[in-house]
Amino acid sequence: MTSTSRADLEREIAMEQVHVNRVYDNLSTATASAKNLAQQGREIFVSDRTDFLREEDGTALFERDAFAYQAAKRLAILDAEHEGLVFGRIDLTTEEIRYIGRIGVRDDDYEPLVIDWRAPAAEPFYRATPAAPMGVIRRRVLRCRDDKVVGLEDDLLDSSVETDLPIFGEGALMASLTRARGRTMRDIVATIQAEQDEAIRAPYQGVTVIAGGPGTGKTVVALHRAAYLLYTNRARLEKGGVLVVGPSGVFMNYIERVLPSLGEDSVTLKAIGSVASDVLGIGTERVDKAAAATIKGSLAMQKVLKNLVRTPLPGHDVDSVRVTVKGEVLGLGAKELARIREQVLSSVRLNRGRRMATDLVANALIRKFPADVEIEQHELEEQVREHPSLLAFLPRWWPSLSATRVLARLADPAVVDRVAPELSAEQRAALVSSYEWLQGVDEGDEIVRGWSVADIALLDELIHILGMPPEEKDQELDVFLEGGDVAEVLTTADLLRHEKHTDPDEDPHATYAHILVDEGQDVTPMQWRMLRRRGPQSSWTIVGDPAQSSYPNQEETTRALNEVIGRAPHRTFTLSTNYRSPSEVFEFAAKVITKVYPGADLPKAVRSTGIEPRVEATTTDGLHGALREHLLTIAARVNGTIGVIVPPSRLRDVQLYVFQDERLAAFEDRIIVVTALQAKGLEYDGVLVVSPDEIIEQAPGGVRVLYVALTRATQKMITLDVDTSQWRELLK
Ligand SMILES: Nc1ncnc2c1ncn2[C@@H]1O[C@H](COP(=O)(O)OP(=O)(O)OP(=O)(O)O)[C@@H](O)[C@H]1O
Repeated sequence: MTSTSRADLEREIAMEQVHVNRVYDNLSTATASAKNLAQQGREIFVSDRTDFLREEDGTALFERDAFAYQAAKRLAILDAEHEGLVFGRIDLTTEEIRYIGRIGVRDDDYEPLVIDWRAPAAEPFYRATPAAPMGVIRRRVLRCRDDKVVGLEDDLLDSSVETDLPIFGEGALMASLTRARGRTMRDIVATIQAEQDEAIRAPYQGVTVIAGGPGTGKTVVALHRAAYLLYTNRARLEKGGVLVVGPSGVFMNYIERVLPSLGEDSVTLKAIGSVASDVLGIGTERVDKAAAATIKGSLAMQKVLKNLVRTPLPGHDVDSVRVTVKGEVLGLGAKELARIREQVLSSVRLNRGRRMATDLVANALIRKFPADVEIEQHELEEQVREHPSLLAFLPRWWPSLSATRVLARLADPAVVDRVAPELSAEQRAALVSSYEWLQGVDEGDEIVRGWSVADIALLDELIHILGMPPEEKDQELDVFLEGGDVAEVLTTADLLRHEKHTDPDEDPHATYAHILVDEGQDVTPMQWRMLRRRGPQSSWTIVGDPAQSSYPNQEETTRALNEVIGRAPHRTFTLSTNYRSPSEVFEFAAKVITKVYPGADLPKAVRSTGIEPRVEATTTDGLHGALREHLLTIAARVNGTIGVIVPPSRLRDVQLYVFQDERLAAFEDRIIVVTALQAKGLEYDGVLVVSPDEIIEQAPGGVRVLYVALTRATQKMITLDVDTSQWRELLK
């Protein structure tokens, strides 16, 4: 029976409060006694094994309380702002009642008071539908603030069963979707939908791809999947580690509360520009201009970097060595040295090759000693190997190289012409100009600042090509020989020293048991190679929507991704409902994308507001006035956040204006000014998209990136042309 009476609802809430109180009471007693008993349990095993308590009793006690202790520990990290420990209840045809919560809690008799949402017994809460009720009559979502029940929403799932269970509310999903958004993403644990639940609970092994259009919950589902995997594979994943990678620092801040709100804090979150901080010690957010970003992301860079490593540094391009033993001059020329270099590099990495190169050069010189001049073999060897000319030659000819010093050479057009003959002249020019900032940087200094996000994958590739630095001993030799000028010699070593290695020839990167990549459509082929080094044995969750890609060469990206997937079992889930944007906003955006990408996944919007997006125009001169007018309009209509999405070239100007305008000051803390690339994965209640034409022109993904901007609004959107309106052709 559907009930609307306020008094009935209050009564029902009070009844649920009784159960919620019981859960919290139980948990606090369990926490105290668990800590206590867990400690005692340990003492029994350590100090008093022959005591009256039999060992198996001790084990049982210890395990039980370790469980309670774990639960309490995880509860302690639950975010107090979040919506309570208990959030759901199902009433089954068997008259069983199950409460569902962020973690499981049991009473003194070990009976469950709340079931962890990830446990199999909680599945019907998410999967049951009126068509397939799975034995559930009524699903109830409890809305709590801390430990207080403040509301509830019911769904009747099986109307064929005679029941007097009351039904309240209009459904939890709609209630949750129409609430204003804050600055960070919330968990959806109370309202996960059936198709999302399937992706969350997919098996651990291999590769799980979560696809679907904008706003279908791919990100939030993937994060719940991470929490689910930690629950079902805790031992393996806590030891091996879980890495979550997203497009930017802003995005990582946006999602960072979701896992702790689910009771998980053992996951490493990294923006793609910081993935290689384990070996480089640096991370960055700076993005290159479109042309340079495209080249730097491409697999063509693999060859460019290999060539770069093989091309001697200026000052190190010595092409002969000469030693004198017993008056005989022994020498090697450019050709012989080049042959030795190739031989060494075909079997070891450059930074590990000095010893082998030394042996080969010494042996080649020894072979040159005339057979008819008498000398003891060991004396000849010693004289050659320890000859000051050879000792001075070696570090010059075979210096240890740091990745950053090697990459910095791409600022020189002559070097780029030499190492990248396969790129077009325009591509080479774009590459060189992206390193203009290196002019004026002191050659001897380690270059830590200034790199772009795309450079990070190149630096990581270089560390892979160059290998581990030589042993400490070799370096001391270098110091001695080079008169103490060791900045270059020590840099790679410095960067790598923090890492724990067992085998010096292995890659030094940190590795993880599971890697979750969000906005996977933007990961360039070179970045996939960087990620794969962090998970040679890992399982993967890859989230993405090709229609929103900012990397233009889809075919190459697919190839690189297939290398990650390899022969591992893989499964794809395509989510089909847009929970973010009202249908009016999404249909507008869909028109634009289908013109250039007819294959785009177009989800169905779950709600409509009746408010159509507005299409406005201004000129550069009138921009400030227009910004004020439209932002005031949006602020008057929506309660939550307001995103101003701009082309990169206008970012600073718009930021400065918006935060200085007196009339906008009242809304300052609700307004966020970002580029379309920075807006990836984020959402705002109201959105003002500034200069769509320039957004298309300045982003590597063109219209796809404009599509990202047009799909961020949860309520209201205005587009604002500046000077030109060509993109409107796409709306026809
Ligand atoms: N089952 C759900 N219950 C409540 N809210 C949901 C649900 N599923 C998704 N949402 C909400 O919909 C919005 C969009 O989700 P999310 O950002 O994960 O989508 P996405 O598919 O990653 O989008 P994009 O491709 O644009 O980055 C978020 O506010 C999310 O909380």
